[in-house]
Amino acid sequence: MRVPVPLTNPAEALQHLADPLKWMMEDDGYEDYVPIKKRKAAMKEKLVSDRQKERREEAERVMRERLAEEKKKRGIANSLLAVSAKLKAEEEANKDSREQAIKESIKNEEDQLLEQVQLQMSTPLMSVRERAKGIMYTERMPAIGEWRPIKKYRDLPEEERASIREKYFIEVNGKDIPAPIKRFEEMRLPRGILEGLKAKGIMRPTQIQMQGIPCGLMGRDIIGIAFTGSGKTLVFGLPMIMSALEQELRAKVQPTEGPFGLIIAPSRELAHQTYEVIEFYTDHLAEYHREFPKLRSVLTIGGLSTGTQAMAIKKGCHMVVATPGRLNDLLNKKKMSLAQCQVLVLDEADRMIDLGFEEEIRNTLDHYRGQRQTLLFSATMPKKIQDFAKTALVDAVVINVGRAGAANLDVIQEVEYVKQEAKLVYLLKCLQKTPPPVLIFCENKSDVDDVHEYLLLKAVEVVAIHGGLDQEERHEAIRSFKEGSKDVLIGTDVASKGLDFPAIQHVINFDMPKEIENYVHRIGRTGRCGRTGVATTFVNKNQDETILLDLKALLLEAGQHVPPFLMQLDSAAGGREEEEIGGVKGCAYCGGLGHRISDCPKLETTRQKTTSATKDYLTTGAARYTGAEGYAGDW
Ligand SMILES: Nc1ncnc2c1ncn2[C@@H]1O[C@H](COP(=O)(O)OP(=O)(O)OP(=O)(O)O)[C@@H](O)[C@H]1O
Repeated sequence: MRVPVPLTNPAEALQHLADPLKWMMEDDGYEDYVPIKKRKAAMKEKLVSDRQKERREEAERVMRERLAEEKKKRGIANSLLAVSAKLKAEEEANKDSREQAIKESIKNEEDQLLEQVQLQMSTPLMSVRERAKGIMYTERMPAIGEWRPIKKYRDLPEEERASIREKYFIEVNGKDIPAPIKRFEEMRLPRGILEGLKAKGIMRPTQIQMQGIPCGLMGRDIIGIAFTGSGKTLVFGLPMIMSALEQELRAKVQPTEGPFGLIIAPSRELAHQTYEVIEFYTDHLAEYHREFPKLRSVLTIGGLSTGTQAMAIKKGCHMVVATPGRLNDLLNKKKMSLAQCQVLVLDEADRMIDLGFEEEIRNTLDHYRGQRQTLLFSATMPKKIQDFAKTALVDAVVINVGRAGAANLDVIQEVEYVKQEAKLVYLLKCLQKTPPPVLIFCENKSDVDDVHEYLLLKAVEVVAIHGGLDQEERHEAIRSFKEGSKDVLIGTDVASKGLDFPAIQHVINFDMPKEIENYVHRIGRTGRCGRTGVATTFVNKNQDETILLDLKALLLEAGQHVPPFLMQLDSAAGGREEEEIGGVKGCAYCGGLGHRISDCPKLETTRQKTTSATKDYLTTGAARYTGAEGYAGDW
């Protein structure tokens, strides 16, 4: 748009002012000239708009400045935020790395401790011959009598097998594991066995039996970890009976032949109890199958005549149930041979190691002449047992129906603070809690005798059992308690391992055992096979804090009430025992959840025993030690 040029001629200017429009209209090259009014308006508008623009620009400038200021502040803030976030991230990263470093150092320390224990304890639990010749079996044993699951289970897809295991909380580890079988009738067992189960009121297999019995019948090596009272005896007992039956049907057992199956238990009472279970089912087999001869089992335990036991073996037998001491006595004197033995059961294997029977077990393994099926049951899985399983079992199936060392969840656990001098009186009150039968545990023989005497004075129907009594007295005490003529049995831990008193209502720990595993075994005498039971434990300041921390952790794990005096105990490992470090929660040695291996009372005790045993050997040449009350020699 051309801008009008200012007029220089007055006349023109007058004319122009007279008719600005005309002027604008004249084609004088000012086609885009704007008349004054409009111009004024435009100028005014422009002025206004300029002013507005200035103001706007001023405002914008101010805004920009403010924004810049803000941004700067924010920027600073951001940078502060950024910096603090960065610092925090760095702090976190440092903390994580510090935490990682601490965990790493704890793990290294614990691994060293475990290695020391391994070195100090002795060589791995393998037979001398196997160790010497480096014999390692790699092939699995064949199935017993070519047993195999019925088609329904053979064809069961893996995911269905897994869902059954998930439903019954059965954890397995291993290859080619047969499907768990939910009914005894589907396990292809002879009618006599099924009748025996019915006679015992056993209608459905427990979890460990659902998975363990098919594995056992398949000839597989098994590591079984299960709650106390979950029916482990049948898991190894039935496959062993079937193996002995197959042997008998293949070639009638002649004098001096056998055994074909060997069961080793840590105590005489447990061995006796297992022997009675085996006899019960072999009797039923013979009764319902006239075509089957009576399978013969022999009980070889201390306290009974060695000659009688040797005679029974000499007649030819199918199975032997033994304690380690007497077994080795017979083997070393060549009154028994394992040349034909194809099945080995180690019941409560961890207890046998604890009780110093390692040498006897290793010596027993030496007498095997070929590959065998090994079934190992343990309430806890210390490293030595894990190492043994790795070296002496072939392609084992691990069946776990409960954390190794965990308490049976069917037991209501009550812990009460009772002063030492008030225990006897309070015990009498405690006995009123439930009807009989009641089992009372004491840590040592003298307490058993004292409590026994006190309760007799109070006219309680009570019997006692401990290592200081002879075999006949112990057997009579167990018998009278089992048949119900006595309401209370008082015992040391010998009565805690595996002994099965089906109807126990109440277990009373007159004192807290020194090791949490013993506590688990003791309370496991009640609440067996699905029944519920009560366990009351007296504690006071005499107990080592570590064991009380283990007890607290066990109660928390089992969802039990934790009394205030236990709850307030601070963990020795600063809460580290609750963390999983190097795949281990709690103690890598004893399985206690309230401490780590560096504070393990059991490890300390074991070290002292090993040291003293070494000293004994150096002085007397007899490398033996007496473990907890009464476990010296053969049980
Ligand atoms: N499937 C079952 N159903 C019901 N009761 C059973 C079953 N299996 C075993 N029992 C009974 O449960 C009790 C405990 O069995 P057993 O002694 O074999 O358990 P356990 O796991 O060996 O116990 P512990 O850990 O104390 O040695 C016995 O009286 C036994 O007869």
